[in-house]
Amino acid sequence: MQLPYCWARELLLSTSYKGTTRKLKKAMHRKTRQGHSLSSLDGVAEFDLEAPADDLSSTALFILQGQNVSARLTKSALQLTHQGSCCPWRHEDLAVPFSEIFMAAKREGRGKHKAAWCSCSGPFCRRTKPAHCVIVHTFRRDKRWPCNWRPLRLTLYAESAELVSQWASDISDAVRVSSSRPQSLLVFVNPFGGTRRAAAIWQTVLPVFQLVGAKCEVVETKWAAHARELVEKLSLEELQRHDGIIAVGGDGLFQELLNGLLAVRSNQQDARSVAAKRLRLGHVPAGSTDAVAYSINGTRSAFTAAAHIALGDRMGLDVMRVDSSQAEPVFSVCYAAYGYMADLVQSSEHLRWLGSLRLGLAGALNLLRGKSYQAQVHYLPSRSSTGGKLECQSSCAICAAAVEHEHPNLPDFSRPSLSASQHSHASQWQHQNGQYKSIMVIVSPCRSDMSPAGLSRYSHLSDGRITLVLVKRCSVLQYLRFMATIPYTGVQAGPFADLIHAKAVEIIPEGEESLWNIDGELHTGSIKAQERKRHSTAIPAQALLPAAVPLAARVQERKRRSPAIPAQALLPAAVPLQLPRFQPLDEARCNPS
Ligand SMILES: Nc1ncnc2c1ncn2[C@@H]1O[C@H](COP(=O)(O)OP(=O)(O)OP(=O)(O)O)[C@@H](O)[C@H]1O
Repeated sequence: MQLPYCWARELLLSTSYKGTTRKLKKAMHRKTRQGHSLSSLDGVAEFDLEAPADDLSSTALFILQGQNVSARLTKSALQLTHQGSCCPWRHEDLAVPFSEIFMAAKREGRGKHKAAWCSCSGPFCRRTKPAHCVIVHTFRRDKRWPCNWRPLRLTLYAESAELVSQWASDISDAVRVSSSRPQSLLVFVNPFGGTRRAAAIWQTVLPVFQLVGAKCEVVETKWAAHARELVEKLSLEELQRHDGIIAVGGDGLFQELLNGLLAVRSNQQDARSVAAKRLRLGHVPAGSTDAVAYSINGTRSAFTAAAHIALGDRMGLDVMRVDSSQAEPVFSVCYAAYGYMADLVQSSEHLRWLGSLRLGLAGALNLLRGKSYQAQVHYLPSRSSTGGKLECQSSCAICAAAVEHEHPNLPDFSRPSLSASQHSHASQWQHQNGQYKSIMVIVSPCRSDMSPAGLSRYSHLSDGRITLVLVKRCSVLQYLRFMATIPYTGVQAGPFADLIHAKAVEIIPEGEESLWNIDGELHTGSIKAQERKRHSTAIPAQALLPAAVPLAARVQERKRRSPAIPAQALLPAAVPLQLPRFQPLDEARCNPS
């Protein structure tokens, strides 16, 4: 039976640490076939051994935080088990999956200097710190909020330099084999997003990418829409060279990158469209709301987002295409809102001098105005009944099932959304006409600090459905109650609020019109939106538009399954996305020392 070379190495290392190297070497020689022998402690690449298949790992003893631990490499994780301790309390054993390790490196001590070391804070409990160690860079999950990750460095001390060197190498090999990680990233930093800390935030997460050996090309945006322009102008060679594009900023920057990339992808005549399909998108939050990163990662932590990207996590996001008669199509992953939510943003622009108070004041003024708008609403209901009251979480079964049932005949993003009368399923469209205080077309949960449960609590990142929220004309008090519950429960159906799962929507304003607020940006015009499932990693999209003229909203949503770079994240597309395949990292990158 042929076994991975690490089996033999581990066995040898383990025994060498325990001082029985010679005996074990003899045993190993007996077990190797004729003509094969162990050349050195760290040299042999392959053995044919007669050993049981489940006996793939062996152990070595290290000192971790002053405590003896037995380390063991299994097929998928580094297991650390505490041995006898002088401490009255028990230390927790650890199993660190290889997919969660950024890098393992050795650090060899020089000379005979060994620092004294107090192992458990007791006055009489002191031991000498060994000179050599293996440093394992990984992360730990917050106990109260497991979505939130924090960097963790495990330092495993040992007396033997050979042991340390071998374990660093074995862990690095296992990490390299167990996951595919981005090697080259194009990073856009918006220095004006949020509290203008994007550049500083990027510096704090840069070490994460350095640990996994990803090369980062960083561009600071100079003006609004700069990022989109640059993405649209990327050459074929640049698109092929990078594995993903990262937004370090807010939702606006992410949406710019999404729209730029989809513009390239949707141009089938352009040779670059194929190269653009393999690119993934990621979002490191550094804006005011960061709903994209929050919805994908469950937290606004920049480290968590960067770690997801660096570790090669991937997920699919729905993208909505919004077409209007007066503007270019807009792709969005969050929401499009008409009526109250757009009026609020519009009137708050005049109150910018009030700072963060402006939204609250503008919201109150618009509430008291109590305006509602006449509109025709057409929608194609989603036939999928999955979901119910299940929130989208990691390894979401709803999203996984939706990806499996992908419909191949749905339109892609390269074609404009169809109106209700032109649609191939025209007979299935439903129609409503009335006075609406607010209309929202929501693609993803849209979680944020203001609404941790999500604007649409039971929307999913990748289920291929749009949630249409129709809030009919109601009293100020009723609307206030509706709005007040959103931070805790998200939008909820009620006597004057309908929640409809749809695949395509068309909204045509009549009479006096409001604007459309698409992902925080105001638009005017008519919109139509359609949904399309795709198989790729997560990238959501949405679109919308404002009005002033009859509005017809058309949202085209697609699911794709693409690798999560981002941690989030990634990217959407106008056509089926293909998963990018990352090459294994160079050994030199894993072992910079
Ligand atoms: N150098 C720049 N100067 C001015 N505006 C810029 C610059 N770079 C980008 N922008 C624009 O700033 C807008 C807002 O940026 P961003 O979304 O990053 O932050 P935010 O609006 O504070 O966060 P959020 O969208 O999460 O609320 C973007 O739409 C982008 O077009």
